[in-house]
Amino acid sequence: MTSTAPHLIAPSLLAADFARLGEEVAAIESAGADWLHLDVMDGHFVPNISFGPAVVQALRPHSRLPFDVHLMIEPVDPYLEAFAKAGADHITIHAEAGPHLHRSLQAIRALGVKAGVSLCPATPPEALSQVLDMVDLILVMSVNPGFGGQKFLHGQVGKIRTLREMINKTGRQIRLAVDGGIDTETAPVAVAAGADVLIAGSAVYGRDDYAAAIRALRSA
Ligand SMILES: O=C(CO)[C@H](O)[C@H](O)COP(=O)(O)O
Ligand SMILES: [Fe+2]
Repeated sequence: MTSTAPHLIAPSLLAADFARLGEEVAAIESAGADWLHLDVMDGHFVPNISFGPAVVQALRPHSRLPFDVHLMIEPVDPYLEAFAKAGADHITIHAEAGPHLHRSLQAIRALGVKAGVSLCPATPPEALSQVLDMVDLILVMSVNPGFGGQKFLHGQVGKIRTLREMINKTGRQIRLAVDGGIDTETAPVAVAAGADVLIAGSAVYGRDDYAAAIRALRSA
């Protein structure tokens, strides 16, 4: 079962040149990206540290693209307002990042931004069965979160398929994103399983020609 929505390409800033972030954000919009994916890592929920709301806020004037903020942090609740105020359009939190997923999703919606939830590779799709009415976006991690440039875990494809079926049963417009190891070989696998947002760091920002890299992913 595939999605009827057009597929979106969301380059991940994690693979950009951190010394030139403003230019990198503007360049990806000109290159035809649909969303900008921003990976926030805390050195606690994941074994890496990236950037926080001040960087998101500083980048906001450089692009009109929707800012898709992927929070790999624990706890999340104390920081939701800061990311919303910084200019996040979507805030995605991890189902594994605390016992009160429902409350955190309520808090994101109350801030007026789209609510996303992400699953690490070891978490089953059923973890979301009680919150499907509260989410605008589901993000399947096809690598263990924390680093760019890892290999796509093919064992996650069945989960993408199951989540597509769960989403279609709701009749709601919920985007299904796949994040980690997406390139021209794995993008068609993810889309065939039902994904409609492809998040890619190395396969876009790691290339010299961003527009060509985005086109290649779209047509793959
Ligand atoms: O959330 C992430 C890692 O935790 C990144 O979005 C993801 O890894 C993108 O990088 P790449 O396309 O190079 O795998
Ligand atoms: Fe991400």
